[in-house]
Amino acid sequence: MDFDVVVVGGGPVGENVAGRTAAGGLSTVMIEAELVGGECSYWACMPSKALLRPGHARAAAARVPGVPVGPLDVPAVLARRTEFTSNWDDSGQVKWAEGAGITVVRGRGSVTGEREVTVGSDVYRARHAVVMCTGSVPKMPPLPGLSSTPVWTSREATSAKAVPSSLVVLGGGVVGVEMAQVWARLGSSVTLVVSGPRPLPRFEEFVGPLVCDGLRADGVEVLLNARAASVAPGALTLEDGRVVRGDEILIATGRKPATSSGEPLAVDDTGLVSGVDGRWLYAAGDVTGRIMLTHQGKYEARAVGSAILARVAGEEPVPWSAGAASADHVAVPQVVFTDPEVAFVGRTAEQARASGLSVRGVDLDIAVAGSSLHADGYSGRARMVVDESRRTLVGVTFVGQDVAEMVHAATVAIVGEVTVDRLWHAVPAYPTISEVWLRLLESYGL
Ligand SMILES: Cc1cc2nc3c(=O)[nH]c(=O)nc-3n(C[C@H](O)[C@H](O)[C@H](O)COP(=O)(O)OP(=O)(O)OC[C@H]3O[C@@H](n4cnc5c(N)ncnc54)[C@H](O)[C@@H]3O)c2cc1C
Ligand SMILES: NC(=O)c1ccc[n+]([C@@H]2O[C@H](COP(=O)([O-])OP(=O)(O)OC[C@H]3O[C@@H](n4cnc5c(N)ncnc54)[C@H](O)[C@@H]3O)[C@@H](O)[C@H]2O)c1
Repeated sequence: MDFDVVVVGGGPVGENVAGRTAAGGLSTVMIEAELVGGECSYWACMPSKALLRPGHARAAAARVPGVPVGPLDVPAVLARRTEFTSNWDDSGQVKWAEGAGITVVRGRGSVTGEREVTVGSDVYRARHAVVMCTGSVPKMPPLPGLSSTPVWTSREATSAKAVPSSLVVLGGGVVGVEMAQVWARLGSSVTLVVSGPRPLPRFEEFVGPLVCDGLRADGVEVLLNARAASVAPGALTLEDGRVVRGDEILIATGRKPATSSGEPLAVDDTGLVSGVDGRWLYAAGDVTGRIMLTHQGKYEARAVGSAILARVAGEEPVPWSAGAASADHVAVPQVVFTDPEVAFVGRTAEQARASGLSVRGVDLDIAVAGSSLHADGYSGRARMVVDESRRTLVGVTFVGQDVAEMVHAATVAIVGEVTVDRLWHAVPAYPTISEVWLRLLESYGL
């Protein structure tokens, strides 16, 4: 069967590539091995955030006097999560894809030749492009006992139908901290095992300790500098001999690209896979190993779709055009949906210095009228990282209750290369938490 474009993997990234090429008039087939909508819709972003939100709403209510607060209704919380996954049924997304003019094929696709993908005994040939959007899978550590121990991965942690009475979480990354808080707030006795001195090591150094405080306030036992030595059913043994017990053990030690080797498909900013002649093989999203986030993968998908359409029309995408994912290098936002939330975009002060920039970081507690009205005893922290030679922002971090929505202003400032002198004229509404922007600029010297 011949199509203009063959997309392998129907997660959020594959859907966005296919949507864009189909909308541009190219016949497009999307091949999906499991559920159209991918990890994000059924076992990652959507169920995890649905599980976190009720606990955050309850905690927010408890921080303002006069609002009656009761315990979480666990069956209702789990039911709302299940609703957000459409009970792990993808018919709604298939309907969307078909309505968008995409041909949906179920099965596992493999590239079997130039411009050729095989699914079972069917062969799909692409006139213009094959786009790999196969996502990622959990990266399991080389832990003695793991192959014979039934453990949770993020799939079980986001789809569980009951609260385990105790849970051990191995790994202090984003999955680890979010899932530790979910299950602790739903009543599980949770131990988070972090190999380093703080969780979330890729963020500014003050982020991990603040999230740790939030988890401990929810009763999570956080073990730092704790290295796992082996695992057995219900027990994780640490290198120092301590044994951490739990009804379930969640392994949250990262993800690797879903390729046969586990290695990423290296791409340029238009999504072309490096080292393949003929400019027909593209990739986007988690499988590229660039940035494992849905929004950035979808941005790469829009770039790939646009690049394919441009090349069909005989044009070559340039940086910062619709056909190039240029922001991947400088302005990737991420929110960790714990309480306190972490909202970050760009580069940390350390990353900026390592990339050769002369930067100054401005740090502040989030203590403005808006934050004090938002919650009694509001506590939060902000850092703005300024490129001293250009007087533009290169990174911003907020930690605190309900800071997630503040990150987009920072993203706009970084992508727009707005100088701090001009940013001074972006006046935050009173009394909002955004007033911390004014205080950051004042502390910088304006
Ligand atoms: C617990 C958890 C929470 C997360 N929360 C967030 C969040 O809040 N925000 C955020 O931005 N990111 C979050 N992420 C990351 C996010 O889920 C991924 O970045 C995103 O799903 C990547 O999209 P993708 O389309 O590249 O891959 P996937 O969503 O993994 O989709 C890939 C699809 O390809 C299919 N596939 C694989 N191989 C083949 C093949 N050979 N043939 C056919 N089909 C194939 C798979 O079945 C799958 O449906 C979270 C991740 C986890 C694990
Ligand atoms: N809110 C969000 O944006 C969100 C939420 C969840 C996941 N995600 C994304 O999904 C991807 C996967 O998340 P993740 O948390 O699994 O990966 P991660 O890479 O963010 O974190 C994994 C952590 O496990 C640690 N680790 C590795 N091996 C270990 C071992 N043997 N023992 C103990 N610790 C070990 C690492 O040091 C790291 O801190 C990430 O790219 C993440 O950004 C995003």
